[in-house]
Amino acid sequence: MSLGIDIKFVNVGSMQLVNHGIPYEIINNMVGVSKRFFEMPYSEREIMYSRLYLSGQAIPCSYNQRTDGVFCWRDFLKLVCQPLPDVLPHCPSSPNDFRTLAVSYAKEVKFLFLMLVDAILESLGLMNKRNVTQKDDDKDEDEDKEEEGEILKEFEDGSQLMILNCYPPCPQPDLTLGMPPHSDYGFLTLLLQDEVKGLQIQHQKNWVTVEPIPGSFVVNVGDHLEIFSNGRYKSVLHRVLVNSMNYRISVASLHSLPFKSTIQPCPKLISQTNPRRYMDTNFSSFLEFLKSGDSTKKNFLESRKLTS
Ligand SMILES: O=C(O)CCC(=O)C(=O)O
Ligand SMILES: [Fe+2]
Repeated sequence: MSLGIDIKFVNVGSMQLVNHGIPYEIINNMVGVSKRFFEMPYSEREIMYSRLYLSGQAIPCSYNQRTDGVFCWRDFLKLVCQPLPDVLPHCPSSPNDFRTLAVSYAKEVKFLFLMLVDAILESLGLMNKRNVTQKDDDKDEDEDKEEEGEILKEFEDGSQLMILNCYPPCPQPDLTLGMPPHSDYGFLTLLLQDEVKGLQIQHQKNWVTVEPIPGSFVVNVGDHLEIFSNGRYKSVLHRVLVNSMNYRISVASLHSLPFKSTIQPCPKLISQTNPRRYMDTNFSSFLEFLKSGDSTKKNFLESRKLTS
């Protein structure tokens, strides 16, 4: 399928999108307002963090501070973006343009995500692209169409979590990390990074730096897509390095099915020759796993793998 988007492959599981159609201004504004948010004194931000917490919008951190060997050199803000009208009142109100800019960014990114889902479903043979003007009286095809519509609708109503990350300059960058190696909990992550390097992706056991391309999105396959595709897509292990000179800002938008959904290998991708490779999972099994304190690397995904 041609999306009219240019894709530069970083490795299997990760790519960079350019010419994606999201206006540069919206992207630039999102990076800018994130920077201004983290520049505010902690005492001011703390009030907004606790407001998010009290509204139930706070999502537990993926890394367990009690058991992590190395603390991350990172400040962050997590925002649940679905459904937007419900979560909007809890979104930070300062800087005073934060809500407007974050909301228009979140909507654009969601739309781009849905375009990518469409292409991914097609690549998996789950979207039957037909000539819609052709008279179609085949009952099976009608059922297929209905099923496809249902999958897409589920993604439209799906979860979106935005994580604003700020990595301050670190006097001894070799002693820490901005984020330890992990794969993302979700279907796809659309990541915006400013011009400062830091993101690395594991490829054939080597860490490869993802060179920032202004206005582009790094698209990372998450654990849910690996499960849904029964292993045809592989989630990508990535980490963040810090440096002694520059602040770095990134905005990760994590997308998946609704929080209450069960994630499972798509039944149409399972056969005798390609048996089911992952067990069902849902948000509460993920939270249980986080409590166990072993949440880095691809360990959550490993825990969902069927051995025989
Ligand atoms: O800051 C980055 O480049 C990556 C952030 C990330 O991996 C995440 O938020 O899950
Ligand atoms: Fe990540």
